[in-house]
Amino acid sequence: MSYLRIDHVDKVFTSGARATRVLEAVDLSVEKGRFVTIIGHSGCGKSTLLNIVAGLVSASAGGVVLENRQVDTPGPDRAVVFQNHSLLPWLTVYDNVRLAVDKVFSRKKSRAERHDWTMRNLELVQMTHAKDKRPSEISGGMKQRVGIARALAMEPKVLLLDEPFGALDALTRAHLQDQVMALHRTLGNTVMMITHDVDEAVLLSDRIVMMTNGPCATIGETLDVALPRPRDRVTLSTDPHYLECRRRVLQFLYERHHYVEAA
Ligand SMILES: Nc1ncnc2c1ncn2[C@@H]1O[C@H](COP(=O)(O)OP(=O)(O)OP(=O)(O)O)[C@@H](O)[C@H]1O
Repeated sequence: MSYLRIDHVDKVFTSGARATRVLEAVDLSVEKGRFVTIIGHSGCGKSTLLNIVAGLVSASAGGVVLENRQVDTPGPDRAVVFQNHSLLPWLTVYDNVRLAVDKVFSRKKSRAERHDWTMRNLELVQMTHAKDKRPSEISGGMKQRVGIARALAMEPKVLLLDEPFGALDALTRAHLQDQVMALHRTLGNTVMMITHDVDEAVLLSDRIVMMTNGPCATIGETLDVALPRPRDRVTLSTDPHYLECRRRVLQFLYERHHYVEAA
């Protein structure tokens, strides 16, 4: 039985008399605790799909079911981390996370428990040292870590990551990928992540979902990545299964569904 199910989702955007069908008949089942990445060329509809799961955009047809319940509005059971860190600039790192904790747990946890829980989540991403800083005083990688802490602090059933490392330099990106893998190992969250990066997809995923080009984009192929965890990027760089997964995704993206610039 699937934990998260995207059920025959269509999305049509209309602007005046013009309608564009961005997504068509997207079906996907994700089991609990799995790490799924969605990869596809720019503009194919990945963010639209993630936003439909988040409840931020409504599907034109079909729907999303999480633990047997249809979800069509945003909720703390689906926390989103965006590429451009969406921290509130006037609040400290601590208060950015605490705000989410207060929102979700105001009735369930005491003040002291909410404080402890905020600190616990900052510890998970190794950000307690900067808890009193404001977003403008920390690096891009640190902002993303706080964004991840804020999302995790809501104890979401599904963590939705929309290119969370897209704006970071390669080394920071690698470091954060390792941290996200470690968190996933410790917490066992169900994760749906968008990426453009083939290596990132293979390294992090249990399953890679490859989308065809739009308009009318859909899932062209899925690939299960059966590499044991924990995964080490250096060891994997010569692993035959890793290389085969990488080749399959590259082939899909660059031979079968190569990018066509929109007119
Ligand atoms: N609110 C909207 N109104 C009209 N068209 C939209 C809207 N949001 C997205 N689109 C269009 O839908 C298509 C898919 O956009 P989306 O952002 O989901 O793609 P993407 O695969 O996430 O792209 P990228 O990888 O570049 O972020 C694009 O053609 C985009 O212009």
